Amino acid sequence: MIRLSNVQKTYAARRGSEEHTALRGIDLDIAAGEIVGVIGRSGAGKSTLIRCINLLETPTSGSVVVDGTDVTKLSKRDLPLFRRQLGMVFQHFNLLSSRTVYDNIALPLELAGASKAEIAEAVNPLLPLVGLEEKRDRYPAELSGGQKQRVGIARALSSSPKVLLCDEVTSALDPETTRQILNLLKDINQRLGLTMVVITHEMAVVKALCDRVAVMDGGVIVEEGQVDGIFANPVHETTKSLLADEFVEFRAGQSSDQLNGQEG
Ligand SMILES: Nc1ncnc2c1ncn2[C@@H]1O[C@H](COP(=O)(O)OP(=O)(O)OP(=O)(O)O)[C@@H](O)[C@H]1O
Repeated sequence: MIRLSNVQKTYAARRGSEEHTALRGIDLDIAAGEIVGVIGRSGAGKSTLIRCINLLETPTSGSVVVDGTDVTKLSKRDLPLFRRQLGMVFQHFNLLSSRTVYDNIALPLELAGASKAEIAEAVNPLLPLVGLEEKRDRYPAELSGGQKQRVGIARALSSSPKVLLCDEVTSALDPETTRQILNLLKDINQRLGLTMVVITHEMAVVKALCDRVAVMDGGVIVEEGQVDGIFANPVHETTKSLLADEFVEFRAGQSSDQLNGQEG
């Protein structure tokens, strides 16, 4: 479904900053229906990678093929239609505060010129899918973080994309809400057969959601494979250290559980 071949991205020098190469020859194949995690520390190039898939950034060289089309060769005129095949979910939800849940979900369709009837046909089934039927006419300020992210997911699904790009979608959520949102994404993947690219800095997210993972460091993929295999036998130092973070968090969670147990 998605094939990145030798993708390089160099940001041009600006006043006060030198040119910076954020991606250094990325090769990555993502099959239809697969959930692939891209994990790395801050500055590894994860966001740049996702922005080269939806062409918010143009790769300096290399090719990005989505569903058989080399998207780096698309004309400006064809870009909006291409982008509609890719749903994007963000860390900070990016909802419009003056619009209800329904109208936020409808926004991409409205912008694409869909009629009211077409919008209703697309948005109404999404409300139960993300568990927001009761909140249809509420505004973002009246929602919890998890509910806001459900709106973000439904909005990304409204134009029936083939691919969902998720950028740190649980980083602003507490652990229980994170679990619920990851379960929702897994459920959507299974029901709709959507291909998903999941950017994260947390191995726990990869473990809960992804089939395969690519570990990035310094603009390259340093290790890649099935999630179970990578967890059982990490080879690269970056992978080992990201897994070690998870272990520390797990231990911290355990000791706070123990503390809670003592208090109870
Ligand atoms: N528009 C830009 N102009 C210049 N350099 C940039 C630009 N965007 C990103 N970079 C640089 O490219 C590198 C990769 O950035 P990117 O945002 O892709 O990393 P990331 O892994 O997503 O990090 P984070 O988790 O902090 O978002 C960083 O060194 C960053 O400073």
